[in-house]
Amino acid sequence: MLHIENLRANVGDKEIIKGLTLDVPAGEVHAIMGPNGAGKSTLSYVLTGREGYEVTGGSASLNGEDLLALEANERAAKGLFLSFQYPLEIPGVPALTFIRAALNAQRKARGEGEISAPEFLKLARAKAGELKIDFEMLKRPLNVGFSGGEKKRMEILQMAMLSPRFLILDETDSGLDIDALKIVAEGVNAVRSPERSMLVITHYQRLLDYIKPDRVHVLAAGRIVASGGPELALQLEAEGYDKFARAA
Ligand SMILES: Nc1ncnc2c1ncn2[C@@H]1O[C@H](COP(=O)(O)OP(=O)(O)OP(=O)(O)O)[C@@H](O)[C@H]1O
Repeated sequence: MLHIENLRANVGDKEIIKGLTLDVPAGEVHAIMGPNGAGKSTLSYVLTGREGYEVTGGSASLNGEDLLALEANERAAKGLFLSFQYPLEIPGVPALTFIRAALNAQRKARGEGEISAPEFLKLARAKAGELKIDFEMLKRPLNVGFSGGEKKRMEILQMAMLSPRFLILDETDSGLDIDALKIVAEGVNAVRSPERSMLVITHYQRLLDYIKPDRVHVLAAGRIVASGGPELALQLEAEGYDKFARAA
């Protein structure tokens, strides 16, 4: 599904991704762990096409299609979704309006018709209920005045509504209390399927107790320096990144 080969990318003049290779087959959940500043968020921005992130070498494809040749909105329409580490506030735009616009833009790009208002509201109510989000909150401007945990839950609501094929969760667990963590993990697990893959960026093994990964990778100094099964996350928790950072 996702194939990244020897990827290199700069932010400004600084090279942050330094020859990164990673494969995430269809249906699998891979976790990425690594020290602060290693390039984890940068990787997610490069894959999703954020402005200011310049690819200088290598390749990245989703289902055989060159991701790097597409605009950010085209990548989203192909089913790529990023749950932000720091969700943006959008004053003046109610969350419901934002999600409906995003959903319709994706449907249009795929040649599908717009979702009707009643159908959209029914879907939004159902998904908000599953994620224990008060429906009234969706009438407020997106993320404005939301608590850290509410913002993260709102990201997962958007994910559930957009039904992407490849999900990147960038530290979705940060800021969540233990109950919210379980609810969010259930929301993520509910969309696991053989056709859908995920990259879960996290600092904490605890999240991986709830969202069980098929593989765990260590990203240090812009490259994947170690890969293993879920036991690697336990080892990192016990030993830290020193060994891996030195190897990088
Ligand atoms: N706009 C920018 N200008 C300059 N440097 C940047 C910019 N964005 C990111 N960086 C640098 O790139 C490096 C990688 O940052 P990134 O956010 O990808 O790390 P991370 O692995 O996600 O870290 P964390 O675990 O702390 O979230 C850092 O040294 C950071 O300061």
